[in-house]
Amino acid sequence: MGNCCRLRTAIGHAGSKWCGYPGLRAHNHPTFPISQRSRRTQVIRFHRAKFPVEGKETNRKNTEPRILQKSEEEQAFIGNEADYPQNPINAFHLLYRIQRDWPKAHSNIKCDSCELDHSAKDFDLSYHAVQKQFLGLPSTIDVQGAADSVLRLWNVYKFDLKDFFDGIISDTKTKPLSAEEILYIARRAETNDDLYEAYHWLKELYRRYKNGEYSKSDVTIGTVAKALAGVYDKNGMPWKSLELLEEFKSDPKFSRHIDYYTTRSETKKQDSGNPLFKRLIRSPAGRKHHLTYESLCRGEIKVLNYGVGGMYEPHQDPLGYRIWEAPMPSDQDQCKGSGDRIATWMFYLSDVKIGGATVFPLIKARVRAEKGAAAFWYNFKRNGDQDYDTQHAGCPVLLGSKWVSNKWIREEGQMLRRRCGLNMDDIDTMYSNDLQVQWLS
Ligand SMILES: O=C(O)CCC(=O)C(=O)O
Ligand SMILES: [Fe+2]
Repeated sequence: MGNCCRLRTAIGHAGSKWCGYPGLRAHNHPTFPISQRSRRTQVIRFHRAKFPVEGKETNRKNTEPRILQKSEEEQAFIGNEADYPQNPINAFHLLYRIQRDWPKAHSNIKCDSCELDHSAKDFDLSYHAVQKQFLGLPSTIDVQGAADSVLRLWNVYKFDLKDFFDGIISDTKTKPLSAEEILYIARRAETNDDLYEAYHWLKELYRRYKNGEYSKSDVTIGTVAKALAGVYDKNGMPWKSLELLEEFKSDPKFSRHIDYYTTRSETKKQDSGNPLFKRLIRSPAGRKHHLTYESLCRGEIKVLNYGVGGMYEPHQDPLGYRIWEAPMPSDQDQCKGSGDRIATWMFYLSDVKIGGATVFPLIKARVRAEKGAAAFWYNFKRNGDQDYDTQHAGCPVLLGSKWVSNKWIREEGQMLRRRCGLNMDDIDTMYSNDLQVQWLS
């Protein structure tokens, strides 16, 4: 590592003062900002090997347009090849793209029965040359190294973050960082416990999303909001995390999926004398209150369709991994690390002629499947233990078709919303619309 990087480690944020920006230009920087192994790869003309964008249709029939498009865009910024990877943003683009997209593009052009056209051959040759000369393509470690370097440079030289995102360093301009790349780098900062950096990067990224930028990105605003909220939490600012969540949630663009829930009409309570009523009540009021319970993790929503005979065996919704445990590979990507399913929303999207109710055998209750209705319950007691009484099942559909949607609310970010109870076994009521609950004796 060059002097600046050592300085930064030793003196933290004062690094910019010692190394001096903008006097020191990016292309004069004494350190090539990626790991040794990747540094060697810069001499190979990775960036020149075009993906096969022209030629016989058969050669690229499976090639993802997104990959091709990226490559073409990038060509426009390459300019002088030798200088290209000396810009830290380019070095990052290059490694990120090669490590993630090349293997995918390569497997796409390979097809036993088809002939490779000129550009496909060029790409194939480069691919093999790189593999041979450097014993494989750059690895994730290289991409992480490039991300760390970008962060380090940004931190030491205090570039304007907006410019940096736009590919501007001093008086050089290159291809802007994509939302996906920014998120990757910010997450890297978080992993390295550089929460200051992670916070600034995510905050600016989120601001841009709200301005309508990156609308074509594969990364959703929800993913960015969640990442930012996570960093607030880690920085000891859970209230900021909740504030962000509120703001995000109140925007109608992002809460579409719960809209249909409010269409159901309300009727007055019945059966309040029933002791089991304490456990599962028909309360439209519950709706409003618990909608505010939306999780930071917006990914885990599921839609199910049951045909005749379709059913769901008795089960508990929790997955068995808690917020303090390492994420499980089986967890869905967007919700990874968000903890267990603290609560469940069940939305009924269709009427079922006969059958298809959701039953709760341990509390002896049944919720009828009726379009526009919903049920809500907590899967954990207030003391944090699983509430096994929430066991439930989807009855077989006898006549008709049943559509339901589940929205599971995860543990993350709920600490101020669901507090401990005063008694060891405190539980919460379950809610459903008035008409649908039936009591079983
Ligand atoms: O379809 C139902 O009624 C129950 C579905 C369910 O419990 C689930 O998807 O977890
Ligand atoms: Fe379930």
